[in-house]
Amino acid sequence: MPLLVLYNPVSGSSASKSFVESHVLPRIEQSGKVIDRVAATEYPGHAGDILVNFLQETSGDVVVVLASGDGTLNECITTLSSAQLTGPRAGSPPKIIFVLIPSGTANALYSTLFPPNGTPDDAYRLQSLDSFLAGSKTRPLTLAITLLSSPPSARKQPQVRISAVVVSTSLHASILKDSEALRKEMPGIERFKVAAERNSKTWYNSSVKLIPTPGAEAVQVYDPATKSFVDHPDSDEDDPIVDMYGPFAYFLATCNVDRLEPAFMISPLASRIPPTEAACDLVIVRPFQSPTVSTDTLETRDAFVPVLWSVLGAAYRNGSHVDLRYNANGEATSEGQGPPVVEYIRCGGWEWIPDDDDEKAHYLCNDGAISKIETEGRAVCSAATPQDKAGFLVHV
Ligand SMILES: Nc1ncnc2c1ncn2[C@@H]1O[C@H](COP(=O)(O)OP(=O)(O)OP(=O)(O)O)[C@@H](O)[C@H]1O
Repeated sequence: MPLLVLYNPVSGSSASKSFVESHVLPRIEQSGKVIDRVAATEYPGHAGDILVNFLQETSGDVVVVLASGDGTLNECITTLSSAQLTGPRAGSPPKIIFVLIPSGTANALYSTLFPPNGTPDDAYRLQSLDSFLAGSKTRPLTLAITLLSSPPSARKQPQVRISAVVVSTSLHASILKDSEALRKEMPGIERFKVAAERNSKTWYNSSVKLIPTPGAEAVQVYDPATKSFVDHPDSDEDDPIVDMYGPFAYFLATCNVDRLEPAFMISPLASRIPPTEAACDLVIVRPFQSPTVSTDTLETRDAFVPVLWSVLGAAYRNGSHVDLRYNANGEATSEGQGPPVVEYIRCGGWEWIPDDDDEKAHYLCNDGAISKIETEGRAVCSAATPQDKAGFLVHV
């Protein structure tokens, strides 16, 4: 199988080049496998171009040893998903089998597939490579495909965004948008915390539709009492679509991952109760679910900040936010029978239709990249099942 070693020299702490040269290339060579090309990205978007060129010069399924973060993986998948391959490859996209060398800031996919236990060492980083060299298992990636639609009057084609990790709006999209500007002064994950504080009092006005997975009759919602998914009370076989109204403080969908950083387990049920078909796990916080919030004022937003921090803090403690409940004072607690603080949904797709006059509700993050939904537009996301002969897989 053709083998490409591809690294992003500026991802994470910019250590991928030396790690590839000192650990990855020697290990592959010792195994007797032939490396067809070693390439470094030279600019944003370059990873996809390198991969397309490599495909045009080879045949059959290919292996890509990728030393980067999630953003570069996304670039490979996004470019490939819309590339017009020519010659023998025309009309028959191959399987791309990724071997991940975690070299980014967050490494969400890698740390989900290989949950860290203590400080990562070289052996930790080489597990996907070891799986490849041993001819071990692969796992297909589910893709979340988001269409950014303009208002019908604009008569424009929707823009497509593909994600293999996360699609979000609200606080998470704001954090990613603002943290990019902090990257130079804070190369590590602390920039996400600084950006979170700056956005903690913002609520986002939007309406949402939730659509079940093809194999389920109803949208699924996590029930902390039974610690299982149950049919959403507003979804059944006759009328499966759930309508949800804001304001929203947090709205985030993941696929393939249970965490966005090694310790930030925001969608823990993805691994505790794995989906049986392509699905998005949605983590939603709506302040009006609190028994003490019924208006959107500066005071209620101020008062809600501790609830939001409780959710995000509990996500860092083994994803325990999914079991938080409100007490009578509107505090998030891990006891009692109050309403769940987090609405944890499993569905096949969703729509986000931001209120026209709420500019911040128009930002969307997909695998770290920020897009803006047009005024009167919407984002429509669905989880896609990988095909048999094409698609993206990862060595695990
Ligand atoms: N040579 C380059 N110079 C500048 N930017 C580059 C170069 N090569 C790739 N990039 C860009 O670097 C960005 C960050 O890469 P990547 O996502 O792999 O790392 P990260 O952001 O540190 O990690 P993570 O996504 O896991 O948090 C990508 O969006 C990519 O477009």
